[in-house]
Amino acid sequence: MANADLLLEGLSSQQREAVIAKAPLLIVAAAGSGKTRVLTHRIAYQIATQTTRGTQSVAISFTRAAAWEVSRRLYRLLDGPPPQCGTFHSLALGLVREGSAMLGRPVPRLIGDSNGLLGDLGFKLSEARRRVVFAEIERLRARGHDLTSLQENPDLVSIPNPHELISVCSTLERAKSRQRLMDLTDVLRIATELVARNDGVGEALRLQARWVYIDEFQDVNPLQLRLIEQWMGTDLSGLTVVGDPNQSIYGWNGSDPALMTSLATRIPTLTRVALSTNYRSTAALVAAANPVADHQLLGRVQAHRQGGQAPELLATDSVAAEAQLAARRIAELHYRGVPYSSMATLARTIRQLAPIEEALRRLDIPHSILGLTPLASAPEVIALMRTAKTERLQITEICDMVEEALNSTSPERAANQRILLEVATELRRQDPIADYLALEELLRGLQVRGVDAVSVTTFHRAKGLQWHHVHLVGIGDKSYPSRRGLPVDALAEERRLLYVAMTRATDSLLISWSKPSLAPSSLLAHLGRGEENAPTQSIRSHGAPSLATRLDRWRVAVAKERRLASYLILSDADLRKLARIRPSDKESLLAMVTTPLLAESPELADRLFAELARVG
Ligand SMILES: Nc1ncnc2c1ncn2[C@@H]1O[C@H](COP(=O)(O)OP(=O)(O)OP(=O)(O)O)[C@@H](O)[C@H]1O
Repeated sequence: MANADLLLEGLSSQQREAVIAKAPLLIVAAAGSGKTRVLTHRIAYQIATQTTRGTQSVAISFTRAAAWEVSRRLYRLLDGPPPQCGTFHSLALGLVREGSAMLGRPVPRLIGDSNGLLGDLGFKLSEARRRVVFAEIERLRARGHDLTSLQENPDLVSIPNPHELISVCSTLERAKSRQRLMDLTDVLRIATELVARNDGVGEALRLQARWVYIDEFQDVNPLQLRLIEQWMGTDLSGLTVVGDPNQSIYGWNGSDPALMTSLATRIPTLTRVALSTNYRSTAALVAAANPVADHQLLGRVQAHRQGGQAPELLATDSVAAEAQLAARRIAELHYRGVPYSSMATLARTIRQLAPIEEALRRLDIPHSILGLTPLASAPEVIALMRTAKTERLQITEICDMVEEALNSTSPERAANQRILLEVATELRRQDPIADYLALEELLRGLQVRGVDAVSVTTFHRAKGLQWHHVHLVGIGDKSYPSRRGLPVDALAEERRLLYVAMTRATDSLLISWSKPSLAPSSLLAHLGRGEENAPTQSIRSHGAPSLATRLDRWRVAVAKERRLASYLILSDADLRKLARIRPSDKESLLAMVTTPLLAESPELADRLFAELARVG
């Protein structure tokens, strides 16, 4: 058992107050204020002081990776098995399996979503309409509406032709029931019905959730909240929730930030504590992000760290030039000793990531796209995961399979398989009834461990993570938010998304855009227009190639020849210096450059000078 006083060490006074406060408790917390630290210390502190019991406590996170992190930290803090930790879906699936076993009922087969069924049901919908209808059905279900409530009140549907949607919904429900299938939303609904039962089954399940801790509460939807209320037996006195209203970014998934504001009305005895200090970012970055946030609930966020540089704003000529800028900036920082893994390039949409990836590949910069870890993309791991998927394996079977594979593999392939086994074994410990889907999700969400790679991902996927140097692309006046005339709610969500993205940086933040945008997004009007950072020649990508572009082509060609990263042939700093100063002889060139390989190789210096003379 952990020593309770030790669990309060290293916490700020605000954080300590949140750890020891009486439940039910709402912690309204700023970005970078140490939510995970507070939540895990609170759970451990309450168990250590015997205010709660671990066997009747449940911690809920939004992603498997976050749940994994909470469980890992609790294991350390408690020096023993932690309480149940999981996502809404993994915990609900556990309830469905347990409740069904107690009732002697078969568990319906789980499908990711019902979208795939639509095609077989004879609906002649265009692909675009089908997507819109399906997204709206899911939003309505997450808001707690079912087929009956839609039939009674078609006005709930917010897209044209509600009767078509109701008919699709009704056919889907019939198809799922006929084929004994459940999708992820059904899992939440069935779990809620089970825990609300007025019999021994309901009672046994409710015993598990006397104390419940929910992270990222701003993203909870009404369906999820209903499950928790019923699981706690409608006695919410043991509830702790932590969230940041400025980071609510899942409106499309039915989440409702108003649930956070209205919690005090639902629970009159609610205690409220604020964590308003950001420990992550420098003061300059906190000052830049503050005006993007809404301060109604939390007030202005304070910075714990002093000083720092304001975000750098850069205009570029094209999407390709912006991607080159991203790659060059990373190469330059790495050249100065910054590990790749402490840098990230973030964009609003997945589509915007492709040119970034291309530019990074050209400079041989190791990167991880969308959090797909090098582990998850290793062929030997892909092969094992494919078998797990085809055979729909449970976590115990996956562990056995990986162990078996390890016995008959080469040393090079063994390294990744060993990490896979480590991850799968930990998942089995945390969630013995997890399956291949859970492992797949976990592999996707894990921050790259022990591998030096730049993260390239979307704003949504960057939530909860941090890097020393962050570059946000596509933040121009004509590109962010992407559509004009968005409804007020959607615009507010885009603002919060930008806030999430900006607050991922600990030390430096670069924000760029490309034509037709000529200035940064209007959401950043407080940061100035960025003319002082007008693009250098090397990041202009149209018109006659500049000297910098030609030198870049030269170094890429030489790098290919020598199978080296191009910045090792000629660093960005040297490239810009040469393009600006254009040395007239080889001696001046050598006196000017600092790229080690160039300084040490007369042959390379000769070739570079010849190239300069040819194009200059
Ligand atoms: N009391 C503290 N003293 C020093 N550093 C702290 C303290 N609390 C948290 N930190 C550090 O601040 C950083 C942000 O913490 P954390 O990631 O838990 O924040 P968060 O509230 O979850 O942020 P977000 O919601 O923006 O993802 C981490 O590097 C963490 O180690």
